[in-house]
Amino acid sequence: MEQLKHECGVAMIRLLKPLEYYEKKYGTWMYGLNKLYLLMEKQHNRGQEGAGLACVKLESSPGEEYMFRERAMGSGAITEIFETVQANFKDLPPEQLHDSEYAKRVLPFAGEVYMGHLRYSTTGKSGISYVHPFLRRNNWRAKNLALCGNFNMTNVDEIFARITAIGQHPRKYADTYIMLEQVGHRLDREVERLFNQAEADGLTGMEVTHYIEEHIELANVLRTSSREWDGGYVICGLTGSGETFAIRDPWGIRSAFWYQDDEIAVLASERPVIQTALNVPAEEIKELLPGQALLISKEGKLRTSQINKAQEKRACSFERIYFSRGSDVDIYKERKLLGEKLVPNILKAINDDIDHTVFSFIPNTAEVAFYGMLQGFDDYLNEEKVQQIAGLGHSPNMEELETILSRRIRSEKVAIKDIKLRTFIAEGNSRNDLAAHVYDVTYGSLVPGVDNLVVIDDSIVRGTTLRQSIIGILDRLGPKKIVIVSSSPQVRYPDYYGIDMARMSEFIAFKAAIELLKEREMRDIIASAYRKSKDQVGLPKEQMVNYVKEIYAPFTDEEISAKMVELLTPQGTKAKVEIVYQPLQGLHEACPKHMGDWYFSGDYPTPGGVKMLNKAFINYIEQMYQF
Ligand SMILES: O=P(O)(O)OC[C@H]1O[C@H](OP(=O)(O)OP(=O)(O)O)[C@H](O)[C@@H]1O
Ligand SMILES: NC(=O)CC[C@H](N)C(=O)O
Repeated sequence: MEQLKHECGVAMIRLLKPLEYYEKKYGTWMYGLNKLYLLMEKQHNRGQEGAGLACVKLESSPGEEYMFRERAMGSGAITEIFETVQANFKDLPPEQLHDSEYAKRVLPFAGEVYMGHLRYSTTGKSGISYVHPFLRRNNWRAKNLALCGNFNMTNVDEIFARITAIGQHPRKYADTYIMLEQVGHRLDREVERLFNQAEADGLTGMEVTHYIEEHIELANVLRTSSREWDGGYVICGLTGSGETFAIRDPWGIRSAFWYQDDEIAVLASERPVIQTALNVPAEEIKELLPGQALLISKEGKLRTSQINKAQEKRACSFERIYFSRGSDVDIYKERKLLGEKLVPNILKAINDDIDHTVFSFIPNTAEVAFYGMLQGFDDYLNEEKVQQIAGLGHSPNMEELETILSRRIRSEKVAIKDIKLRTFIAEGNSRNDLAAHVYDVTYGSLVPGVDNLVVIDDSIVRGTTLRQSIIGILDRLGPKKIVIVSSSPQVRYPDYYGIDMARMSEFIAFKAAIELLKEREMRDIIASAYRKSKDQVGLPKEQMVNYVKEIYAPFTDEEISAKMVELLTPQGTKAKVEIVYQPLQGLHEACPKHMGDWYFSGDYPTPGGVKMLNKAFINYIEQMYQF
């Protein structure tokens, strides 16, 4: 089975004062390194497959190393890379350890510019050599490049073809590597442009180097490199001469935030991470805007530059539903609202029987939506109490009041997650196993045969969590009915901007729609969608249409949900099961600034997305579907 993975996290730091300043003020010149650790650890949710960091030391002398990198694999990678870096310092006597002059001259990773990355591979390959940052070395300091990114391009093949067409010969076919070579090539050209200028001006020797490093214009490099990128991205880089950049896609699909004061400039994928690591309020943190780059020069001058024209903003809503930490002030509110909006549909599913219903959630991400859902039910129940009192027709006596006011929303911790890791990332079979054993239940949390059980989750993608584990273990508690609530709408289409899923057959919603078409003798719809998809292969991607929508068109959301229940309920389950989904409208109302919803709606923000979907659907039909 194709593995389903997602996201990455980035963190950048530029110290704006000499190391000595931090030693004096904070008692350590390792201030930047320590902050990087915090920024990375707090974004652990974004990448548990590998982690890496790079550091540039400004003003080194020829013959001395100035660009450092460390990488490691696995969920313990952050600790491992920082331990390896610290191993360089652990045997130093205290006076040397606190000598910022010495550190700057001699010690590795004692620099002013830092970049960190947390990885889940998407289209990139697996293995240590594919953990970011990637490094491109050169004997000219300004041509050295360390690159990392939270990204997925839909047209890596085109970029590869383009760079080979101009005569380059990349050693590896992996997305980040191809990006490295492409940006690296443009950086080479920028340096060469300045070299020619310097020579024309009569400069010689190190004067040429200084001229290049003082005049390098990374906006040129990014403009010429990113022109053809079709995808969701925040790509970050450092050059050997200490230039720093981060560039965001024109649709604002992937996220990045930055902050600057007179000591430090910082960029990270998530806002609250900067808030906590630097103790600054949300209002002081800026969003990197769509199509924009943050550029920090060798001298530490920071500016933003509009590299590509901003397109209609389609920021990824999954970022709000699941990926990001729920501690962001806006994300917290949005997740709560997602939960609250589901109240009317849940009431229908439990026949308005609040008194015999226990409410809970599937840990961990869904917890915030659960609080919103509870709040919604509290409001609902209060309204009912008011109506009940009013309906008495007289002032209630104590007994009546007590009876009415004693009614409560019954929330319990029913499902427990035994390990902290996100199962979403684990590959194919190991994920099935993980999902089967990672959850447990609290026995005695409801009255068997009498109570309904409502559990909210943030998303149902393949349905593995429900099928392999949740429905079966919840059924052991003996509920009359299990209502699974999804705070996000039905996931119907693959994502090509960070959650990489190449095969349609992964989605439980897609499987359900195909089953329904078969059952109802509507196979001609599948054949026709296939034919139309096949016919448009070879058209420019801008002209392609999403014909997979035709697979879902004949059915209501409820019909697809009902079929999913059939597919996901293990044999022998005693309780009646129902799935309640967030309507697309509800998502838009809860997250109005994050209208990127292609995985639910099929409306891809870039032409490359439709092209990839077309290919995935054709592959599904040709490799899996039996007419
Ligand atoms: O339908 P599926 O394909 O099984 O995927 C959806 C599940 O995966 C995620 O859980 P995960 O364990 O990754 O993370 P969490 O603890 O943050 O909720 C998500 O919260 C859902 O529970
Ligand atoms: N999740 C990501 O952003 C991954 C980045 C890149 N596509 C890789 O696979 O390495």
